[in-house]
Amino acid sequence: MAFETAGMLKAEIHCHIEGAAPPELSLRQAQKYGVDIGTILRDGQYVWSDFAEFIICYDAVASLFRTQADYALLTETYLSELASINTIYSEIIVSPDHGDRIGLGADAYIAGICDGIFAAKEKTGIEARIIVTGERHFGVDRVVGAAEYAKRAKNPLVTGFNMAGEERMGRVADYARAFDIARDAGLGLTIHAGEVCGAFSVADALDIIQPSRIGHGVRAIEDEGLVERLAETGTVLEVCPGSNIALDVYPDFQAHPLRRLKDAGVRVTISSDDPPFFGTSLSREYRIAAEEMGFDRQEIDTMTRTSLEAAFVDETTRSALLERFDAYVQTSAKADVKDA
Ligand SMILES: Nc1ncnc2[nH]cnc12
Ligand SMILES: [Zn+2]
Repeated sequence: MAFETAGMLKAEIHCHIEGAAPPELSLRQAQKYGVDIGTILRDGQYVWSDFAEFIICYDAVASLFRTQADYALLTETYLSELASINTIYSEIIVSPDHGDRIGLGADAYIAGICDGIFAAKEKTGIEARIIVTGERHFGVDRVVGAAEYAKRAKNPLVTGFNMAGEERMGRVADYARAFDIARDAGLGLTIHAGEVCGAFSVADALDIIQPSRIGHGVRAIEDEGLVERLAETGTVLEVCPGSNIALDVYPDFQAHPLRRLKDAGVRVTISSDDPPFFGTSLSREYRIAAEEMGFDRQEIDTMTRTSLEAAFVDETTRSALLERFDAYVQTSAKADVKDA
C-alpha cells in the first residue's frame, strides 16, 4: 500500500448512536445504575452471536443511557473520537423509542444528543446531523410514531429519517406511511435494506420509498438489474464493510461486493454502523478499504465526497464541507507529486 489512510479527511453517514458506545463507557453506565451486564459485555467485548442477538444486545446497551446528560456524554465522546481521526462530518442515527423505553422521553433524548453535537463542534469543529430512525422490530405503529416525532420536532439538527432494526420483520410496504410523513416534513430519506435480507428488500425500498440513500444495500449485488437501477437512479449506498463481515453477511473482505458495486457505477460510501459491537472504527473502515479491498487514494476520496454530496444538510453547510474537502484533496495531490 502506497498511502496512509490515517491522515485522510473522512465523513460518515451511517452510525447508530448507542451502537457507538465504547464498552468502557457502557460498563461505567451499568455501575452508575446498578445494572448487571455480565450477559452482554464480557472481557471488554459486547456479547452476541448472530443478528437477532446483536439487536437484543444493542437494545440492552441503549437502556444504560438514561438521562439527557448520559446522551450528551455518549454523543460528545463519539464525535470527538471521529474528529481526532480527521472526520469533518457525521450523521448519527437515533431512535426516540430508546428515549421513551427508559422513561427519559424523546425530547430529552434528542436534547442530550444535540448537547453532545454542540459540545463536540465547539471543541473540534466537527459538523453533525441527526437521523431519526424507526426500529422495525418495535412494530409499524412505533415506526410511524418515530416519523411523526421527527416531523413535530422541527429541530434543525434532525434532517433525516431512517428505518433500522430487524429487516426480516414485515415488508417495506407495511412501513410506507412512516416514510410519507417524513417526506412531507422535508426530511432526507434512507432505509436499512439488503443487509440481512436479499435484493428483494432493496427493490422494495426503491419501489415504495424511493429514498436518496439506502443503509447497506449491499445484497443488491445478487440482482444484476437492480445494481443497474441503483446506478441509474444515483441512489447512494451507506456501506459498512466491517459490520457486514462481523454479522456474517459475507465471509471476508475479499467476498464483499463494495468493489463490484463501485465498478458498476453505484454511488457508494463507507461508514462504521455500530463500531465497538463489530470490533471496528471509522479509521479501520478506511484502512480496510485501502489494504483489504484495494481502493486507491482517489477512489476513497470519491467515496468520502459522495458522503458529503448525499449528506442530509442544508446547501450552505454542504458547500462549506465540499470546499474544505476539495481543498484537502488538492493539497494531498500536490504532496503526492512532490513525493513521487
Ligand atoms: N446493522 C444494523 N442493522 C439494522 N439495525 C441496526 N441497528 C443498529 N445497527 C443495525
Ligand atoms: Zn445501521
